[in-house]
Order: sequence, then structure tokens, then C-alpha cells
Amino acid sequence: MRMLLIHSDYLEYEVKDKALKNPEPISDEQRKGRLDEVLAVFMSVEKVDESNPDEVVEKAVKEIKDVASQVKAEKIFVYPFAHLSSELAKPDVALKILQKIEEKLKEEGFEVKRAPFGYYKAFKLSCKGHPLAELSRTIVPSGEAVS
Ligand SMILES: C[C@@H](O)[C@H](N)C(=O)N[C@H]1[C@@H](O)[C@H](n2cnc3c(N)ncnc32)O[C@@H]1CO
Repeated sequence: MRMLLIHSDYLEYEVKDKALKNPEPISDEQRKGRLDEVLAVFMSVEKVDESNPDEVVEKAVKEIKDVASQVKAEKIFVYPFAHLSSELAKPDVALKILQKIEEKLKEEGFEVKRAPFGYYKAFKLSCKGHPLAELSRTIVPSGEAVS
């Protein structure tokens, strides 16, 4: 999994068109979303993650918690983003992993939103620009090589 973490004044998105034949079903309310004072986490789930999804979820949550504590962010935006890797996991596996990450972050007490999966989306982002505002992380299951 590849993650781009941007500490932001806000992130807002608006769903445009389907980017998959069968995107995640969403309510009208989910067609737009915004969080202020947020750690935005753009995530590409990778093929290598399919070998141990639960471990990747645990590792991703740990990394996100670590960065959130360093930048003192209490809100997280989980943003499916297919542009950080050329070896993407299958959509059904990717969605499950992202849903589990969202769930675990909520259990940890964060306010969490997740952008809808399988769509083209317009978004606006205001990066805070401090030294820790733009970070990336690569996560793989144990025993797998980072490509
Ligand atoms: C397109 C662009 O504007 C938008 N931002 C977009 O990326 N949409 C992606 C993700 O929501 C999701 N998706 C599919 N596979 C994956 C994967 N392996 N990891 C993460 N997301 C995935 O399916 C869409 C098409 O790839």
C-alpha cells in the first residue's frame, strides 16, 4: 500500500462520474464531503497487499495514528486514490481494506470520513505547508518485498 498524507486546513470532494463499472453504492449525502483541520490520507491499495489484508490494515492504522499524533490531527480523511502505484489491488479487496482502516480509526477515537470508492471526484485541498505537512509511507505485508 502507498499512502500520501497531507495535513490540511480542509479537504472537500464532489463525486462526478463512475470510474468503475460497479462503484461503491453511495447515498446522495455521500456525493459531497468536507472536513476541516484534517489529515488527508490518499491511499493506493496494491496487489502485494492481497496476501495479508489484515496485516496491511493494522500497519496502515499504526502509521496514520503516528503521523496524526505528530501533527496533532484529530480528524482523518481516508481517500481512495489509484494513482500512487502501478500495481493496484483488485477493487473488491481494496475497498474492504479501506473500509477496515476507516472502522479501526473510528475505534481509536478519530473523526473519520472516507471518500467514495470507484468514482471520478473533484476535490479541493489546502495543505498547511509546515515541515510534516506532506509525508508518504509504503506498507507491505511481512515477508513481501517493497517494489
Ligand atoms: C479516478 C480518480 O479521480 C479517483 N481519485 C480514484 O482514484 N478513483 C479510484 C478509486 O476510488 C478506486 N480504486 C480502484 N482500485 C483501487 C485501489 N487499488 N486502491 C485505491 N483505490 C482504488 O476506483 C477508482 C478507479 O480506479
